Amino acid sequence: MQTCINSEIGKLEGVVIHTPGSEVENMTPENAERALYSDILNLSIASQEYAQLSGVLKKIAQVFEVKQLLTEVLENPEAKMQLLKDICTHERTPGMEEKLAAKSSSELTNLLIEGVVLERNNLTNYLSNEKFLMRPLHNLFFTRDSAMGMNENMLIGRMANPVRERETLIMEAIFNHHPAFETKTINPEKPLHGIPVDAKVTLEGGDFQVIREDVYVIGTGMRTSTQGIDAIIEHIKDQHRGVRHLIVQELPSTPESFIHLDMVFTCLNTDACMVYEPVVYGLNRHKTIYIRIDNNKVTINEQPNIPEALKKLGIDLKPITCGGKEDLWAQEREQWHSGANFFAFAPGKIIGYERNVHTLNELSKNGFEIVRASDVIDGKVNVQDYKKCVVTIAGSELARGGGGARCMTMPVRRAEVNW
Ligand SMILES: NC(=[NH2+])NCCC[C@H](N)C(=O)O
Repeated sequence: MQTCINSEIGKLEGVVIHTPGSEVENMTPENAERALYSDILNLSIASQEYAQLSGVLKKIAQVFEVKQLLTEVLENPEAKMQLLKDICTHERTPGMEEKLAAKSSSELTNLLIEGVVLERNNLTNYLSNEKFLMRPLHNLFFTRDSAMGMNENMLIGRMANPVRERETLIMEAIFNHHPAFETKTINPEKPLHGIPVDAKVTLEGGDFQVIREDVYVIGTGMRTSTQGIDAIIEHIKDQHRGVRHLIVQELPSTPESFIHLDMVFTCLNTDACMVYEPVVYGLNRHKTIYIRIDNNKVTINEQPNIPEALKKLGIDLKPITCGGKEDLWAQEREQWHSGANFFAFAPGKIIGYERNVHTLNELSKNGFEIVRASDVIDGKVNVQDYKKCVVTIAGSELARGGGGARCMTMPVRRAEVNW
């Protein structure tokens, strides 16, 4: 499959997901925060909820599981050794390379995802408070963040937190070596034309949206640094593809539910977007910046907000309010549980949490029919029969991990949109 992402809403053709496993339970309340969760999770409930998301996706597109992709990549001895070398260098676990190399592909996949337990074989390790030598990838099921489709390339993330670093190395190995994908990876961590990369470069997929082939909206804050966006500008200049537009939104650093742009702004249709109003329109709103890249020429100015900036580029999106218009508390409560985090699988067809009832009500007022995931999976309803719909999934446990439907999906191919 040639990867191709030229919008946030084009009909979904291919998507990469990860069904959560024991790695989501391998934490205690004390270290949940370090794992970037707002609470500890119960795997059996999270799995039932997740099955609703993956069940719906399997009805509509080709679904790739990270675990299977990685196991298959590890069958390639060169790719395996390179990946182990990269991981052990990044995680400073010399000596592990040989030990891990001796494992079978499927055993190794499990260790890389679920973690390698620290052996109590010397005094330091015996006295250590750590359970793991190589930590589990608690956040791997948020496949959105570690790599992102940018037109026909895959842009590799550069995570703000070391607990998520291994995810990007795995994604890079998959997109470079797995025969299922035809693509070119762009890694902002690697020097472009020999120019050393700023150590402050961070970039996560939750902050990155391709709105139209030539228009990107990017959040900057706790997860994506301005240096990360500057690195994207350099790569765009390098591609010499005519005029490209970037709209950058500064995000508040607290609470943690504002970590990514997609927690406050997502696209729903050719004429609608979901917004968490206090951040996108609020009075003490952070800055919205427009950057025009015309081959080598970069011009920058300030804009009132994302929808206004998009309008000037011919993309007119009506904002629909997360949590409904009336009650600020409902907005806050629903935003916290990923109420603005919708995943569009076609123009006007989206997936989100059923718990956020005020948000669903607002969508319904705007013509979106509410459809239950279980009915889609059982074949009682067909999403093709709707012009606009929101497919709802359960999300009591999943939301505690800190994300919603958009965070849990990494689209790799979408059909073009008829704007
Ligand atoms: N695209 C997103 N909003 N992803 C949410 C990721 C949540 C995850 N616990 C983290 O903090 O990294």
